[in-house]
Amino acid sequence: MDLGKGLEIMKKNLITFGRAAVDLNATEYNQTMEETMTFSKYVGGSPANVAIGTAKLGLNVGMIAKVSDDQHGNFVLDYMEKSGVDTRCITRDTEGRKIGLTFTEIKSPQESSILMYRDNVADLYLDVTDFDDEYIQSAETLLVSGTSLSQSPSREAALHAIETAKQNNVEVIVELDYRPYTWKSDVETSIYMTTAARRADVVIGTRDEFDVLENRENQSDEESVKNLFQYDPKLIVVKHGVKGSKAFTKEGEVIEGDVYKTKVLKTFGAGDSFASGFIYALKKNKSIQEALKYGSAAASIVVSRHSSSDAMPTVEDIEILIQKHEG
Ligand SMILES: Nc1ncnc2c1ncn2[C@@H]1O[C@H](COP(=O)(O)OP(=O)(O)O)[C@@H](O)[C@H]1O
Ligand SMILES: O=C(O)C[C@@H](O)[C@H](O)C(=O)COP(=O)(O)O
Repeated sequence: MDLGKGLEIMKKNLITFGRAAVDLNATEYNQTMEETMTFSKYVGGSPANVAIGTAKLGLNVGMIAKVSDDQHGNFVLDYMEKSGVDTRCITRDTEGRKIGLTFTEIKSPQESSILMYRDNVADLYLDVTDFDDEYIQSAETLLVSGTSLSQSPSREAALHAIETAKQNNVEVIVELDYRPYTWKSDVETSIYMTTAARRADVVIGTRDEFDVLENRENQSDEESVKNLFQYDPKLIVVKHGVKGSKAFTKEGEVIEGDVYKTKVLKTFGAGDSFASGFIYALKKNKSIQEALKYGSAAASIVVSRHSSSDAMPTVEDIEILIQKHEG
């Protein structure tokens, strides 16, 4: 990709890599998808949500993605630009492929689910030629979403982005972000998730996602991290939903993250907001314990609101919540 002569590449705190898409969130609660007639539109896609979340917290953020060349692509680009995300490496699909759509149903505060429409989506056609290695070299941290590994050519582009980052001392975060749609088999998923996670400096995922990575059920956190710590990761975060989270360091530290209870509207969006708060705090040189608090507070705020992107909190929102609990 030609970034343009004379176009200054600013140092980014974070570049996220993967899908930018559209969420259609039910505006009728305690109903099934079949019964739901109205939805609100938001930008979605886990790495897009993290880009928006961290930009809202004040980090200098860019994204590498591919969107449809239509009104939905315009909507996503426009919203991300307004959120302060650098979109110069978000390209348009020239073959008429569409953006991913995620419909969500909100059945109860404990039970929400998502229904993804992702056949032949533009984001999985992100290609190595769509971005410049220099863009990655200019960042402190690259966050790659596991879903971008699910199909070629996005798979090769993601692996190339990781290797480019590694060769240039750019920190790599792999967010496992497992979405069964588009993966063909458990073995395939495990192979590519493992390949990426072994090269990462930081791995973030839910307990279930680590089981998917290992293609084994009922692994303990300790077993999962022991396997990955034989490779590049220095920090691994295992998320346990309402039970909180655990961070493990290569040196053997285990730090537990609590949950800030709230009036939950829906459960999705927790992971992306958690990642945003956690990454922001690490970038501000806070301790891992503090970073878990920032992640947890951000997630608590987002699960009490309607979207996963527009609902992302400010630093002030997060710090007020933490202080309220500590006070
Ligand atoms: N119902 C909830 N109330 C408050 N915080 C929550 C809730 N669910 C999750 N969280 C916070 O968000 C983090 C990530 O949530 P989790 O559900 O594990 O991730 P994901 O959304 O990726 O599946 C948890 O570790 C916790 O701190
Ligand atoms: O990632 C997607 O494509 C869908 C998201 O935008 C959606 O809001 C969601 O599922 C959030 O995921 P979570 O933060 O892992 O709960």
